[in-house]
Amino acid sequence: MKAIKVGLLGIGTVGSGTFNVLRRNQAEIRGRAGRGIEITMVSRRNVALAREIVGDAAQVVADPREIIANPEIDIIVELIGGCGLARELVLEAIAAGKHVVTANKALLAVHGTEIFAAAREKGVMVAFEAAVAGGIPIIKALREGLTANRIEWLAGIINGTTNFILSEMRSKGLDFATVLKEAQRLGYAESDPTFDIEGVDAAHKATIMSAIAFGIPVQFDKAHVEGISQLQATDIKYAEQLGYRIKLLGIARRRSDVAGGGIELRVHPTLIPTQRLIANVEGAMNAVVVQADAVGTTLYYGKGAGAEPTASAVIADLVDITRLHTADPDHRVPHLAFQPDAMNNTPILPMAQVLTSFYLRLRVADEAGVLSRITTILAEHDISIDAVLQRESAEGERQTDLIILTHETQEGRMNTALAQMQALPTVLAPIVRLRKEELA
Ligand SMILES: NC(=O)C1=CN([C@@H]2O[C@H](COP(=O)(O)OP(=O)(O)OC[C@H]3O[C@@H](n4cnc5c(N)ncnc54)[C@H](O)[C@@H]3O)[C@@H](O)[C@H]2O)C=CC1
Ligand SMILES: N[C@@H](CC=O)C(=O)O
Ligand code: NA
Repeated sequence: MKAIKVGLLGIGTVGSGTFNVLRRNQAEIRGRAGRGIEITMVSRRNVALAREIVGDAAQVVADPREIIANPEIDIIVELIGGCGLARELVLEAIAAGKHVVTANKALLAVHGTEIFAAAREKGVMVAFEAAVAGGIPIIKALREGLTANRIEWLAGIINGTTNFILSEMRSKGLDFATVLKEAQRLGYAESDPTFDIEGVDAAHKATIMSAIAFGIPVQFDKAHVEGISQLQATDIKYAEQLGYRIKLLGIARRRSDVAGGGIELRVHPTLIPTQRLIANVEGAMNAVVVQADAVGTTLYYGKGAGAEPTASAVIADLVDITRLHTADPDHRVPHLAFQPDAMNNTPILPMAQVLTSFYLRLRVADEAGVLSRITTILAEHDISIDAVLQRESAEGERQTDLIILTHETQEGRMNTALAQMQALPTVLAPIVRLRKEELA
């Protein structure tokens, strides 16, 4: 059978990885897909650079629309990134009746509803395994492997760049800027690395997973997004002393205790008990824990960024499409796991309604009665304390750090208590508040 023909829009880190792996493993891939998969056209603004990668194995063009317009091309792989041009090209490819593979989580988290609807209308597939946790087949797992389950929650280290930064800072004492440069050199970071550092990339991925896990539309605009730029080395150190490690987590959780139900969707630095497997995921590695009713807890671990790990996911999608493209569209796995008429509108909850436990660090005057005034405020708001660590002040020092771990409470309640604690004259600096999850 004739090889299926693929056009690559954008050939940078992931594009060149895809080209190389597809060529290196072509015999095995053909054996699995039932026919060859060939990248026959590639587009990059800098044509000479693209030609350096593909040689004369594929036609290189500057304009990606030339590829979409070519009737010979069966599948478009979008690896340009961003939400502007990429959205236009993906919609044009769909309109031209082509299947699409994309690694672009920003695009799907923001414009997924529009793109999936257009694809359904045209009867084409949009596959996006590479968009979440790179090479880890988490989309496959959530959409197919766990299809029997009611998923309760998932939590993941889903940004390689920030996990790399946190790991290198903790284990080697390197500074933030140096490690970020290295992450960029290794091809982990987004073209705008603030997306990584400020938690936006992780929120894109958490948004996509929440939609698949709970059958809700992608709603990036409702996600709570907090990154690691404000995280201080002092808190990483205190967390360690208390038996916790700080990771940037993407969390999506079903809540049945609120009227009508709700979904928590949030990304923030999180204290995790050091003994959890996920607390020990280091470097650019990603991991996602999924809690589901029938199977219990499952953990997915692997490389979440980089050329070939991400290429592995792109090519898996190409094989899926090659196997399925002649099937009746109704027999394909729905984009978001649920059939369109079985999706629901369970609301994403505001942060004030989120249930979590907290780590608080207060810079306080080292004098009698300070601790009791703080614990009284927490008690008045029904917030129970799990542990307290008071650093001994050095000789002559008149202030000290007070670290408090709380049990689970509503974030809104903690906000009120924090405002009262902050107003105490004995609290000398802005209180540091981090969230803590047991993940058990
Ligand atoms: N780098 C990684 O580890 C991962 C990246 N991704 C996603 O994959 C996508 C691609 O990422 P990278 O390969 O890292 O980016 P990159 O910046 O290395 O590659 C993008 C390529 O697109 C080309 N391009 C930009 N505008 C173009 C245009 N108008 N016409 C033709 N070519 C154009 C650029 O020249 C570049 O070669 C992004 O959506 C990213 O979020 C997803 C998972 C992992
Ligand atoms: N910038 C991303 C790349 C993969 O999605 C990351 O660091 O994880
Ligand atoms: Na993946």
